[in-house]
Amino acid sequence: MSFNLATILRESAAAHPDKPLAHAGDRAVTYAQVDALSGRVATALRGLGLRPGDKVAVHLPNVPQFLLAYFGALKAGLVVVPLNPLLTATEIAYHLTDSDSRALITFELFTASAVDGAARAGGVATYVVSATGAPPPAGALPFDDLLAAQDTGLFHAGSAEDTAVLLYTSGTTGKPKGAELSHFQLYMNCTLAGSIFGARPDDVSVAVLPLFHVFGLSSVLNVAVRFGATLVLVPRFEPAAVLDAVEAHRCTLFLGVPTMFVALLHHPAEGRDLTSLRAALSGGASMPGEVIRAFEEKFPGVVVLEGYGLSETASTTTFNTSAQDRKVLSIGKPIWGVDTKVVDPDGTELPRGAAHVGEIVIRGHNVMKGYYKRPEDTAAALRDGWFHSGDLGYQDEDGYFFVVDRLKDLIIRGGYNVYPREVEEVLYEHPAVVEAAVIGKPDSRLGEEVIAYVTLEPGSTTTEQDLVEHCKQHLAAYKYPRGITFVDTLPKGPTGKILKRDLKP
Ligand SMILES: Nc1ncnc2c1ncn2[C@@H]1O[C@H](COP(=O)(O)OP(=O)(O)OP(=O)(O)O)[C@@H](O)[C@H]1O
Repeated sequence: MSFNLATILRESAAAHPDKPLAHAGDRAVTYAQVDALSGRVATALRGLGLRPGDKVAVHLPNVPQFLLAYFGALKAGLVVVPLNPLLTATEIAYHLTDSDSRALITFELFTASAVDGAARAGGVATYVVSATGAPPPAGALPFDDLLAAQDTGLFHAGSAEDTAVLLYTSGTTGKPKGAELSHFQLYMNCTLAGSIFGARPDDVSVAVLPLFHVFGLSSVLNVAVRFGATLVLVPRFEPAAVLDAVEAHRCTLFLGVPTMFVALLHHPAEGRDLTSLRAALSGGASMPGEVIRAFEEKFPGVVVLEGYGLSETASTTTFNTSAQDRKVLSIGKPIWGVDTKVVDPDGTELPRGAAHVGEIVIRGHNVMKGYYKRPEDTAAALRDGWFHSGDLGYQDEDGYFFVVDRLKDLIIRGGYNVYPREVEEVLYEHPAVVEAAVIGKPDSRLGEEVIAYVTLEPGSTTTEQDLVEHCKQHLAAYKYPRGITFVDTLPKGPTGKILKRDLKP
């Protein structure tokens, strides 16, 4: 079957040409404009000598040019390599070289590291999106050069199985690897994810999750374009910026990671009209039950639904489909066409029930083709057709899946397994706790000891002993934290997920 993911843009642009696809500050771009301008980018990229299958790195924050670069490259049959804006020059050089990228589209604020990284990678045509109108430095060209080409209607429909996007894992374990996702996989995922939560053309979605990451790219951008909805681009997460966006554009959907929900929960919202919001979708990390309860209380009319997925699974894998069907603390059930099961280290499926914790493995149309140029890593991750997620979980008697923790975050204290998430849940239930992260600290006697890092409500007088006592009341003796450090903030990655590796003592 021949197909191109950019079909989602073409069809929505035909149906709603004059509708805003994206608001950015006080500017808006319509579907017709994004369609036409991305057509120019497609022509210009081909004009550089790039051919279908060649790679183009897109190193941009959530700005309209991201959409032009993304759909332009797709229309030309090129593979998009989204890059984290925070990468250093060395990391950019690594990603460009590893992915064989031949062009790089970057942003004025990151130009120094991007141009340096591209020079080290060698032979990478570099284009800079200007925020201030300043000309790009030597060795780079203005992004506007790509917009100077004609829109010739270029629309390369190769095989639906061709790679559309090469998504780099953040490299918590080993070097970052590029997960190859096809046009078909990304199309299926946005179609199914959007259908499940009832995405509509009149939806207005807050796009604050970074678009270079699978959650932002697939579940925010692709879903919105697939369903002809509107995005409000927010380049950097600040609770006030999100609430401003909701008020100004009557947003109906918010997608975020749990730390964003926590920040919104603790930000004053009195006097604001946020009644347009109908659903808030959480993913990327475990959502504490207490946060869901408090969020829905603070924002009446909003239902919080949690889903689960990875870069390697084109985003959505399981989902809680509605307020009626959801189970708080669960990641829901697999989406249509996706199988999920829990296995022991030998790969044997475990029975249902909370006592049977094992690794969550996934099979279906959403699972990546493999890691680019890494057959050994691909073989290790994809065994007998099942993708090994590295997440520990179980399936309950009703078929709902639960993530208990990441395999690599599991704490083994004196031979007993302690799942940090369980301890964090208890900490979140304490009224003074804003955020909590539990990790294992090397211990000569027990192997590992359980410790926690916590941020408290401003002005709170809660002591370490208070929190330890609270945990003791709700957790078995081997689980409660033996040390709690109060910090002002917890380290977070570009998506807002707490980075436990940066807390390791
Ligand atoms: N609803 C959820 N509950 C718990 N964990 C989740 C949920 N959704 C996603 N995750 C976690 O996020 C991971 C996938 O995220 P992503 O693909 O961004 O990689 P990452 O773990 O952040 O970085 P790395 O590249 O180092 O693996 C999952 O493996 C899981 O641990």
